Amino acid sequence: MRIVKSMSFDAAHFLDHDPEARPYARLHGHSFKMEVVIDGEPQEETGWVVDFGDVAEALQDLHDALDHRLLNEVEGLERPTLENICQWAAKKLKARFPGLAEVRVSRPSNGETCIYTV
Ligand SMILES: Nc1nc2c(c(=O)[nH]1)N=C([C@H](O)[C@H](O)COP(=O)(O)OP(=O)(O)OP(=O)(O)O)CN2
Ligand SMILES: [Zn+2]
Repeated sequence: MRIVKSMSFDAAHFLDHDPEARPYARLHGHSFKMEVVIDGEPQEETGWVVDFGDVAEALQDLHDALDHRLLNEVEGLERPTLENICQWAAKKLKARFPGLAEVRVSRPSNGETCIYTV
């Protein structure tokens, strides 16, 4: 089975590897959605793969680290593309949830999503 939980955050960033070419080299912001996907068998005594309460706690930690921040200043996220945000989050979640299967980060306002299969 596969369970999914999501959270949203708002943050600023800039992507300045090619400063002349793109407006997103300048500081700007987005609303992001992060989804984590965990695979496993429901345990006999609990009936769940993983307690959604535990997933909520882990997502709250990520929310605290990302929400209303300049992502370029977050340790390990100096180049904050969707791809790197997925990998950054997966690294933090994997030890806690061995069944972690995917991290998806999207910008719903413009239909952009990255899916990282762990
Ligand atoms: N593969 C990726 N490409 C791009 C990423 C990324 O994370 N992965 N990120 C960006 C920038 O974040 C850029 O700000 C996104 O630009 P855009 O799609 O134009 O979105 P906007 O919010 O700026 O959209 P508007 O409609 O102009 O408001 C670029 N590429
Ligand atoms: Zn951007």
